[in-house]
Amino acid sequence: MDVTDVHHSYRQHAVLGGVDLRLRPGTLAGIVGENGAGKTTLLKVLAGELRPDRGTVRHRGRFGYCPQAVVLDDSFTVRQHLDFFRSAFGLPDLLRAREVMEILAFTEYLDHRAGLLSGGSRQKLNLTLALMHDPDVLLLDEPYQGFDWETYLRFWELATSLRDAGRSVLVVSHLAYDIDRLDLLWRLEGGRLHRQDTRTEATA
Ligand SMILES: Nc1ncnc2c1ncn2[C@@H]1O[C@H](COP(=O)(O)OP(=O)(O)OP(=O)(O)O)[C@@H](O)[C@H]1O
Repeated sequence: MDVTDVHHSYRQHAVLGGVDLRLRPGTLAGIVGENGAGKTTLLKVLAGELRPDRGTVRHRGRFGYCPQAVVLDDSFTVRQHLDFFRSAFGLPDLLRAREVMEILAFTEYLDHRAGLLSGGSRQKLNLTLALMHDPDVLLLDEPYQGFDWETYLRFWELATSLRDAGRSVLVVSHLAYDIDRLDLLWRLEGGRLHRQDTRTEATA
């Protein structure tokens, strides 16, 4: 993924003021920043949900996006969500979805309605839907919100295995504890990305 000189404002409010970013295959990267720094705005631009005022975003291969606001229908079960997305992605089966659900310890919820899931379980479904087509470039907005410690660790194992399989993974969060797991880390501040050392503690 190549991002060059991206700008975005909401009317007079400038949020992104020249973001440059390059994600190579086989990279696990993070972006941290304070509340309101513009992280979600940046991901929406990268995902094509928002058009930048200026600049370009290019990527190759399959694309996955796990937004911060969960896009689920409360009246559908987990299984119905999987079937719906399988059809939308044109997948022959749910093999990868099942693998991700196993890793996240979520398989027992297949016949539960989304509206009755806990916050953490909704996030597991959200993540499964973003991963089930095995994307080459994966953007994750606050992916571990609501996860218990065990699931949080499993999430990092999953992210690391995707990186090792040659995928590009970008994790965006206002908190970054395990930054030594990342190959690259930026802080979004003043509308721009600033490279950070991944060997020191960096919390936003
Ligand atoms: N649709 C919108 N219209 C106007 N202003 C917006 C809109 N969305 C976000 N903003 C503003 O843009 C700024 C950046 O918001 P954004 O949600 O991108 O930040 P963030 O870094 O993701 O924050 P958080 O960590 O709280 O999720 C904030 O000042 C916010 O109020």
